[in-house]
Amino acid sequence: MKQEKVFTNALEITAISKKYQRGKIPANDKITTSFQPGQITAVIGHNGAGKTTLLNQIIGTVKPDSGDITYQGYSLLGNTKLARTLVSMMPQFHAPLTGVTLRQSIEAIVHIRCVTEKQVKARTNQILADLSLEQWADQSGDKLSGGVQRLTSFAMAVVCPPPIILLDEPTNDVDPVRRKLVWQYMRKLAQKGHIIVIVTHNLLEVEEYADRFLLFEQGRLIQDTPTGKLNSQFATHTLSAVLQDKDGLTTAPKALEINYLEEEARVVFTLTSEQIIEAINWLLKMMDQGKVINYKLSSASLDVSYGGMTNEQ
Ligand SMILES: Nc1ncnc2c1ncn2[C@@H]1O[C@H](COP(=O)(O)OP(=O)(O)OP(=O)(O)O)[C@@H](O)[C@H]1O
Repeated sequence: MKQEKVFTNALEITAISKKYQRGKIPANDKITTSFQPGQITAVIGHNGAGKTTLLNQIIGTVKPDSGDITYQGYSLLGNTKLARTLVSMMPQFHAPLTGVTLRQSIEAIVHIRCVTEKQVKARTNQILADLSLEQWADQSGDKLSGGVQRLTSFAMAVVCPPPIILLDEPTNDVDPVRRKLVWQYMRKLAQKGHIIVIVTHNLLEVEEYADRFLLFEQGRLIQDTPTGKLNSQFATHTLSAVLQDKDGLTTAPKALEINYLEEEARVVFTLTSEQIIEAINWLLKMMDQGKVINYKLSSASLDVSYGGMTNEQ
C-alpha cells in the first residue's frame, strides 16, 4: 500500500544548491536540513560560508539552482507571496530609517502585518519595553546608534511574528544587556512555536542560548549538533585528523560523535574529557604507521572547538 506523506510544521530544506554567476564554488552546495517549531537554530561559519545565501533562499530573494524548500508540504520556491506571509527576515544590514522615528518604523510594520488600529500603540510600546528601547523611541532613525538601529530592525522582524523568523546577525553592535534581551525574546517566540533561525558569529551566545547549530564551510553544511550536547558535557574536545585513507577508522576510538568528510579524507571526533586519552593513543598509533597527514586537537567551548571543526583559517 502506498504510504501517505505526513506533513509536519517543520521547514524542510532539500538538496538546495546555489552558485552565483562569478562564484568559483557554490555558495550553497546540496544543503539538506530541517528547522523545527520551538527550536532556535544558529547558523555559523566563516565569512562567505553561505549562511546568508541560505536565509535569502528561504525568504525568496535568491532563487536556488536546484533543490526545494517546503513548509507543511507547500513549496516556497516560486511562491514569493506565500514565503513573505510565512517568513520574516531581519537582514544583515539594517533597514534605512531616514525620516521616521524608531517608534514609527515599528508601528508601520504593526499596521501592515498584524493587529487592529486600537492595538498598534500597545503592541509597539510592549516591544519597546521588552528590548529596553523607550529612551530612543521618538528619535529620528538616522540619528540612532548602529546597535539601536539593529535592535529596531530586530523589533520590526519579530513584532508581528509569522511561523518562520530569520535573523541575520541580530546581536552585532548590541550592548551585553540588550543582547540578552534579544535572546530572551527569541526564546519566548520559540516557546510559542515559531521556527527561529539565526546567523551569528558569536559562538559564546550560541552555546548559551541556541538549541542547535549548523556549521557551514565553503557552501557545505559540515556539522549539525544540538548545543545541549556540548553543554551537558563538562568539557568537549575536538580531534580533527586528515588520514591517508579511511582504513584507520576501523580502529577509531570511542567518541560522542564521529564525522567523516569523504572529500577531504578528514575525520572529526567530538570527545568527552574521559575519551581523550584513547583518542590520543589511536592518533599516535596512526602517526607511527604514517597514516595521518595532519591533525588538530582543540578543547572546551564551541568558540574554541570551532577551529578544529572547520578547515579554513
Ligand atoms: N549577490 C551575490 N552575487 C555574487 N556572489 C555572492 C552574492 N552574495 C553572496 N555571494 C558570494 O557567495 C558566497 C556566500 O556568501 P554569503 O553572504 O551567503 O556568506 P555568509 O556565510 O553569510 O558570509 P558572512 O558571514 O560574511 O556574512 C560568498 O563567496 C559571497 O562572496
